Amino acid sequence: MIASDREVYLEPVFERLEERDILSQKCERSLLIGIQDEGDSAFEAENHLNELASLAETMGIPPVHTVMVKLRKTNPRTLVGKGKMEEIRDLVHEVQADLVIFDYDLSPSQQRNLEYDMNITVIDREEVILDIFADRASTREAVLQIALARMQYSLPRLTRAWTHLSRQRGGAKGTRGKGETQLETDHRMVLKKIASLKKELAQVRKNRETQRKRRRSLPVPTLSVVGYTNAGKSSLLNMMTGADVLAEDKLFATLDPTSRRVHLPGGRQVVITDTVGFIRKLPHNLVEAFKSTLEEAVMADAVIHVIDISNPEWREQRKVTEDVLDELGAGDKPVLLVFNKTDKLDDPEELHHFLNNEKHTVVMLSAKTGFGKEKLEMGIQEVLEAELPVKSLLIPADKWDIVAYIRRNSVVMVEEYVDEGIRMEAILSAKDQKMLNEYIKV
Ligand SMILES: Nc1nc2c(ncn2[C@@H]2O[C@H](COP(=O)(O)OP(=O)(O)OP(=O)(O)O)[C@@H](O)[C@H]2O)c(=O)[nH]1
Ligand SMILES: [Mg+2]
Repeated sequence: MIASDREVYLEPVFERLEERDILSQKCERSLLIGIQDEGDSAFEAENHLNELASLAETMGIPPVHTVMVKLRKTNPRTLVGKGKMEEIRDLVHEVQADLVIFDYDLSPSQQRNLEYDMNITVIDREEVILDIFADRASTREAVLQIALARMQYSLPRLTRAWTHLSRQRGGAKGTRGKGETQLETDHRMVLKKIASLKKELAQVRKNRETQRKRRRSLPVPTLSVVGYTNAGKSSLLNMMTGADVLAEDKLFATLDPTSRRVHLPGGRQVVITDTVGFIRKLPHNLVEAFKSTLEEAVMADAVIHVIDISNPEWREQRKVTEDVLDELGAGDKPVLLVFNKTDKLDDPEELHHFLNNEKHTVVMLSAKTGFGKEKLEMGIQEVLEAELPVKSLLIPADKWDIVAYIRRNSVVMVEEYVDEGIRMEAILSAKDQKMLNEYIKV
């Protein structure tokens, strides 16, 4: 089913826009162009370039060389100045690169001009991320979402594919007419596909919504694990459950939310959902596309925000995550902050002085070694306790309907017969707390 979904939804894009499918071009050696914008420090620019290198690795086209360009003035035609462009062109030959990747959102015409001037395929960060997502999508919804994002990305770039083609076929002149009609046909085809993908997505989402409602009706608190890509979200879930969620030193290892039931030592049960990682400047098309997947994070009772504290950019990464959560309307959920990968720090003690100003509960963790696991479980209890407290109820013996209602709609921790009736300890939703107020003892 999945394999055929991939064929149906992703392959046609590749087939028609063969030139745009980097993976099928069998590129093997990328040359990375870092861009230091006016506002960026050299340190930041360097870290961003490192991130692009991880993205290129993840895509399977490792960098053979990197160049940092200080951008004082953008050249509208090719982004970088002519001299710089020529320098890069020479470098391509020198290091025998077969792909150039810019750490910048290139406009379709800049991309086209750069390719033309340097005679090599040029892509930008957004296309790298789209390719990684396309390669990893496994559920029908993810496949559809990415197909849609790719189509939207490709639409203004169709000309590029065909200029390319005509050049390969021995110059633009002879094939121009053909290219143009083909371009129009393609344009129409892509627009039609976009419309039909949107329709199918709406249907898939409706089904998922129904499933989620069913899940929501289970009276178990839910938490979602969010954070920057590669922070260790899946590792955290694996550590807590012994489950086998794919955790890899690759970006966007997880694309589809996976939920697991977890038993906490205090007797509580929770459902924890692993989600897709965030990244700075996540392509807008993809944010849109993944909104519904990310809504898992919004629907949860609380959020576990995992931060890779060993990454020099962790503060920026944390902010990116918080901003996306805000955008999704989940900014005011109760949060448990997890500072992960503490095993990679020389001196974990030095972190403690940050914690004083922290408004959220913070847990130090190493999902790798298991350090901090108990603290994490306690932290989850604490957050839930504040959000969904265990209430003690006393129900008169003749109110069986109330007892039955509580059993059905909440997690019952204790149920015992006492002289006055039935004593229960249960986790109640805010609505039920109000409704059952007269029976609540504490
Ligand atoms: N040293 C160390 N490595 C860790 C720790 N937690 C996770 N990792 C490694 O970091 C990498 C990423 O871990 P994942 O759990 O896949 O990260 P993720 O946040 O789920 O990433 P995406 O799904 O790609 O967004 C893997 O290579 C893990 O083995 C940790 O506490 N210490
Ligand atoms: Mg993951």
